[in-house]
Amino acid sequence: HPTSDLAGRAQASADFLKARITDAPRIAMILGSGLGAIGDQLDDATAIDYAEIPNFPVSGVEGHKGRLVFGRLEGVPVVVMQGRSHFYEGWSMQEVTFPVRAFHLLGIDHLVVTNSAGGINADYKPGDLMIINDHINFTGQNPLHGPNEDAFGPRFPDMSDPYSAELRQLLHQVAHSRDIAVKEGVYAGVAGPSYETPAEVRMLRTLGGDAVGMSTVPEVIVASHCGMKVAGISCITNYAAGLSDTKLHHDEVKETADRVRETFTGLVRGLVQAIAHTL
Ligand SMILES: Nc1nc2ncn(CCNC(CO)CO)c2c(=O)[nH]1
Repeated sequence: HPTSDLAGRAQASADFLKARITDAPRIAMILGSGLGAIGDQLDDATAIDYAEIPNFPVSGVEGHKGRLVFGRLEGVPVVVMQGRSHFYEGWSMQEVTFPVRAFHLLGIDHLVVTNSAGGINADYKPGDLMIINDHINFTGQNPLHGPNEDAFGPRFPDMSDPYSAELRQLLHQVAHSRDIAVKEGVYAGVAGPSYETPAEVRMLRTLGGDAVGMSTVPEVIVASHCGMKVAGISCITNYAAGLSDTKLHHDEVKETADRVRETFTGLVRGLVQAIAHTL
């Protein structure tokens, strides 16, 4: 049974949610800026604002709704986070990743993380979808900092396959069957909220980054810690600094996410169906 304060708070959130749902999902999805539409497409949906859930942080970023939606996607029970809190808003890494802990205590063992990201790889263009095969934690932080939460995982968790090779293969199969062009690459996570400078983009590219964003890394570290299988998809919403002569603006992020919403939704729907066949 959870012993630490964090584990106790996560248990309180999970108990609150268990009392509100019937179909306990095994798949959770975190939807990034402008990508939350799937949460409005669930059947038999139960929506719960983050503000109602004990201990849940509430995002204040445009393009993020701030609610959990339980329901069925392609007939599969899922829970969708419409909006996420971000480190750059001032939340601690422990607060940003708190929902993942609560999901673990709900019995969720598959996590689909999506985000909007800047393209670093010169072959990428706005509108591309990138299957994440690894990440670089350039936030300077670690959500597992501090005493280990033994109820969730080991002190020194393995990170050799943080974006499940099995789920990546499923994603490629789904993309192929639905004729969706996808890239596969490394997501570089930065702290934000300022976008990167051209020099930082060149550094991240030299380090092997293909896309850059201000989320995902913390959630995936915590998901790996508690043994979840993770799939990550980045929607490339703009060129990173220095790769085009336009200045970066959050409006462009949301506009591009809107433009690819249908394709993105099709990929995620197919992935959920494919995961369900493995359960
Ligand atoms: N160059 C660049 N392009 C991007 N497009 C989306 N994001 C992810 C960050 N999204 C923020 C602000 O748009 C909102 O969470 C980024 C980023 O971090 N860098």
